[in-house]
Amino acid sequence: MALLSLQSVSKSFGALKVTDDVSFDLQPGEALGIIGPNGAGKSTLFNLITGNLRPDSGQILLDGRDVSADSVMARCAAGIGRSFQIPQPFGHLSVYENLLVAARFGGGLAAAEAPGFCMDILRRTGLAGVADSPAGGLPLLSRKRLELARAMATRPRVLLLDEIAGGLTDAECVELVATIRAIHAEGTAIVWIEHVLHALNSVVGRLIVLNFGRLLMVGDVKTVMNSAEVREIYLGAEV
Ligand SMILES: Nc1ncnc2c1ncn2[C@@H]1O[C@H](COP(=O)(O)OP(=O)(O)OP(=O)(O)O)[C@@H](O)[C@H]1O
Repeated sequence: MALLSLQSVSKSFGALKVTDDVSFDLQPGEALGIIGPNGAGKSTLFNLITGNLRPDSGQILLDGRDVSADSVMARCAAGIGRSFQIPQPFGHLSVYENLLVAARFGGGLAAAEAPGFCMDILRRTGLAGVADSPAGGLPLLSRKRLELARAMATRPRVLLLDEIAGGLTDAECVELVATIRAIHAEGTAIVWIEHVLHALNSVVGRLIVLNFGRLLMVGDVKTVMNSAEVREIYLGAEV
């Protein structure tokens, strides 16, 4: 059975159909990439999966159970974790405190377990050195790492990453990819929206292409990247 399944999901904002009859399955432990031009509806798809938005029609299943009407909290508790394209930490709390909030309220960890669990995530995401720093003052790489760490602290089985590599230098990107690969290697399923294709394609096995809210293509990375239609619509002729 698929871990996550979208079945004919649609969403409009007024007259604008942003998600148009989208269906796909994510298998347990799979890493799936989502690409598409700006405004194609990628982040909206994440908001529909997490419950920040409700679909106008269609179903979202987790472990075969329809979660379309469940709250954000309930879906998080059921195993859907996400990072935001624009980092959204509690700026006045420390990095460590941000993780504690995620672990206690998102991950459901008991007060006695949460500190050790969060310390481990701080180490794994390279944030141990800034654990006591206010999250609001972090530089970009650390903010990206914190987005990832906060999502990890909710103990997801499906980790949704929204443009986590955007704006990083090549060296920073390599570090972040190594962390994401390690998370995936431990069995966490990943759906990753990303414009930095070399980073994305070094982790995922399959790609989904969205265009004007519609699912244009699904396939293995090589097939999608070699598709003339995808190159024309999204990548540009010379890529
Ligand atoms: N809450 C909203 N109300 C009205 N329109 C919205 C809302 N959220 C998104 N949109 C519009 O829906 C379309 C898709 O937005 P979305 O953020 O999902 O695209 P995206 O593929 O993630 O883009 P990008 O790659 O630039 O992040 C855009 O035209 C956007 O302006």
